[in-house]
Amino acid sequence: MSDFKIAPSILSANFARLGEEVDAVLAAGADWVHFDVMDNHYVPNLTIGPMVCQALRKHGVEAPIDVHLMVEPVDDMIRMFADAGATYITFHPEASRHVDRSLQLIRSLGCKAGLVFNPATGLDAAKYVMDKLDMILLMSVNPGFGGQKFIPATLDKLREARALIGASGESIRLEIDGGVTRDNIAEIAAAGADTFVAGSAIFNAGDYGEVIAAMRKNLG
Ligand SMILES: O=C(CO)[C@H](O)[C@H](O)COP(=O)(O)O
Repeated sequence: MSDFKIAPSILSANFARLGEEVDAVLAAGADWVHFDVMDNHYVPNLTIGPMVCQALRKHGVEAPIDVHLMVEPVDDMIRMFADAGATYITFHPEASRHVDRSLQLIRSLGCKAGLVFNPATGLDAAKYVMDKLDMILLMSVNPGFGGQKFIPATLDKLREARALIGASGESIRLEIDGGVTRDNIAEIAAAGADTFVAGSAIFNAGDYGEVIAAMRKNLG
């Protein structure tokens, strides 16, 4: 049985009303909150940090918070986000000098660990740490901005990642991030994804519930 998760990226939310936006999207049927952390160093944009994650927890958000670190280096941010209430913490392998150690750090702090792969980056860094992964996140756009178009070559990469997960025997979620819409979500799921980040497709719509319901319907 499929266990699909929809994780709206708050990068596209109205930051002036972030607590209300997160409440609204969860009430509209979202499963997780996807939290994009950008440092203007690893990526050419600057967003939000652990204080905002902690503020969402204090606001009463109980849903999983899926923290995607687009920062370099990663270990200090891992500690801060674990303290701030993150559920998943994912990072890009090229942003950590010791990937295995950073993954262990995440789990030792009680969070679930994941690696993120940019569109042009191969999956090699995952191969020998499959037992330390709870999630593999494939970027289907170049990281840094919302509202970009899905890169079609990611479909083959999803199939490759799904085969890698299957061969490992581990229970690892396969998440996709970038350009996900109600129109392409079924094709993305057919290629192997089970967790879907969508920012602009949800937050730019007037009715969050209608978009999320359409995504679920198209997932079948
Ligand atoms: O990580 C990201 C960008 O680095 C965003 O999560 C992603 O691009 C989602 O936005 P959209 O659904 O609008 O493409």
